[in-house]
Amino acid sequence: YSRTARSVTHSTILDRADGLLPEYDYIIVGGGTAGLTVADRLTEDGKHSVLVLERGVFQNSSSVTRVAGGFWGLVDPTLTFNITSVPQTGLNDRSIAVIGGQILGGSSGVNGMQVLRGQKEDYNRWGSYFGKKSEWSWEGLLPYFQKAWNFHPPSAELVSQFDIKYDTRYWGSTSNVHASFPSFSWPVLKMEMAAFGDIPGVEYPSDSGSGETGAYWHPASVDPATVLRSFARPGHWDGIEAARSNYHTLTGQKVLKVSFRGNRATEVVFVPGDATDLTQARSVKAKKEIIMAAGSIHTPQILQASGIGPKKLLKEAGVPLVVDSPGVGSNFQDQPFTVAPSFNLTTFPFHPDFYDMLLNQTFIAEAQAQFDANRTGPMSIASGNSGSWLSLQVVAPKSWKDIAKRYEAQDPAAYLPKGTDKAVVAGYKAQQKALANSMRSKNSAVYNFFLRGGYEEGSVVYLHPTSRGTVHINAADPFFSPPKVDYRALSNPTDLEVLLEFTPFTRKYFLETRMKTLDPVELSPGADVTAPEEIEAWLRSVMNPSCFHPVGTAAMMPKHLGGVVDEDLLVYGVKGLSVVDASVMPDLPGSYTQQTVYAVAEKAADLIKGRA
Ligand SMILES: Cc1cc2nc3c(=O)[nH]c(=O)nc-3n(C[C@H](O)[C@H](O)[C@H](O)COP(=O)(O)OP(=O)(O)OC[C@H]3O[C@@H](n4cnc5c(N)ncnc54)[C@H](O)[C@@H]3O)c2cc1C
Repeated sequence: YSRTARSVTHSTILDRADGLLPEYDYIIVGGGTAGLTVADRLTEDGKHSVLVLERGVFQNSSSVTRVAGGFWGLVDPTLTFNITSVPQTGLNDRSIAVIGGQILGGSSGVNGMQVLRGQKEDYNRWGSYFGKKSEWSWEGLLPYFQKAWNFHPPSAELVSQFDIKYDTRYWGSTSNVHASFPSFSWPVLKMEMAAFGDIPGVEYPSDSGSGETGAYWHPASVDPATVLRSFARPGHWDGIEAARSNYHTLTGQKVLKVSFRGNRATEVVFVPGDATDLTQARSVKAKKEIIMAAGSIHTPQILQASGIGPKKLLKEAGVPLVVDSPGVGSNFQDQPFTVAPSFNLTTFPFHPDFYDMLLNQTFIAEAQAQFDANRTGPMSIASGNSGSWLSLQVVAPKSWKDIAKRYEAQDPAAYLPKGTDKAVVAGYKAQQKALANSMRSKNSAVYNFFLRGGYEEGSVVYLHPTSRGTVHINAADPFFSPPKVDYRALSNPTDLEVLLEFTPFTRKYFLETRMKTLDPVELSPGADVTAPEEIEAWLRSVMNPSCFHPVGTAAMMPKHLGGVVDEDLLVYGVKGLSVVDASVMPDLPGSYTQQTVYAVAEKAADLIKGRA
């Protein structure tokens, strides 16, 4: 694993801020998934100097690199930030842990490694907010998906054992960020995958990256040469940054704000990560552009603290206004999780299974020995590689039309926070129309059941929530307090209408397909919970509004629709400032987010180079 080891000893991470140049062509705020991708691309021709400022530090412990199970990064608190959300009125006043990666590599270093892209319609919808000519579309992004990922097909053995379909035309083979399959998978998955096909309307697309709905196998962000996590740091930084004199990194530094000369962004102000006041504040200048890549929770915080945000909020916080940009921190979305019943398969002839890996010490020791010997076996599985991504038509065959109609007829302001700016309301109105169309489309997924391969299953994710939350600076302390994160979960009643369909549909999967031969018994909420009010009460008590996929807080939409950045990802109203991370997605893709973040970052790098 020389690539990683080499970088630990030879890098140009500056030890102290004293080593900084007085000025760089580009400063990237946040060395995460998007930030390191863009930094790599901007430094490759050697013509421009780039500084990455990252809040976290270089971490390469086994919690980061280990593949097995896919959750080691999430449970190691030294690798993440953990903010407590505003109590959620829709969820019995529960507060939610808002978690994201805080290391060099960002969330790509702690995520579940599931590699999925959305449906064609998702990316076409983004462009539709600008008009027919927009290059933000499925066709426009496909080359960047290909550039972003190096795809390694599953082994012939795995393909024949599980009937895996794949098509390399949707992928590339040059990136240093890898998408690969484990060498082994849990036997029950064959039946679980086939059972989706027993449901009317469920198809099996030719590849997980074909931009279609259905049931499919997908890769994980794992480097097949090492069977270690593949993420933005090994992919776009290890050994690369050290070899380029035009590429500097400063870790353990928290960016507080961007400063302006007139309306041009010129400087970034930062402090050591553990600072609690401004006494150690320093600044560094950017000649060409400052690129925000601090993620969907912190990019809006930094923009607002810099004077770019809703006028009223900034006034309250005593932040001098640079641009009244009401969309900064609004339009906040994530994908709710724990939204459908889970089942125990009481007749279970399949061995081994996912639970052996969690509970059976003999099995774990054997799997570890196999992995140590040749990097194969159960420990090459991350969070999972299969599941279904299904349309509302499939999930709610009787009510999808009415749900879409009622949603479309809503007053767009009705369920947004009181006093929401007109432009943001207009933007939501545009999304509402587009999302109502998605609800009617067979080619847009709303329901995702990801399989783990065990005798208990029920991991369901709601892909396109209609509720919108906010991320706002703490007016009493914009710089040093974490932002106030409010999911406003279930604030739009359409979400509840859609989610109420998830319970009967998930029951149908277990009780009316071939799965019924395994004598499934419902664990939660329980077979006796059938009345809509009971299911609703259960949802409010267990649902997590976050599956760690926050987007939308610096949306790429036209300015009159409350957008924060334009199609070139430049911040409206100022010069020399752009955003390239998950916060630019105007709405969620029908999938998890990492694959799309890398593709957006690859496109962003071309846009930035194009205007250099
Ligand atoms: C636990 C978890 C599991 C996930 N699982 C999956 C999955 O299985 N599949 C999938 O597709 N997606 C998954 N995701 C989502 C995916 O990883 C993210 O959408 C994506 O990585 C976000 O990229 P980003 O560049 O927007 O932000 P990040 O990668 O989070 O980068 C932001 C960076 O900015 C830094 N930063 C923040 N504030 C400051 C500041 N003030 N100054 C300097 N630096 C700062 C952060 O430390 C971080 O390194 C998961 C995410 C998490 C957290």
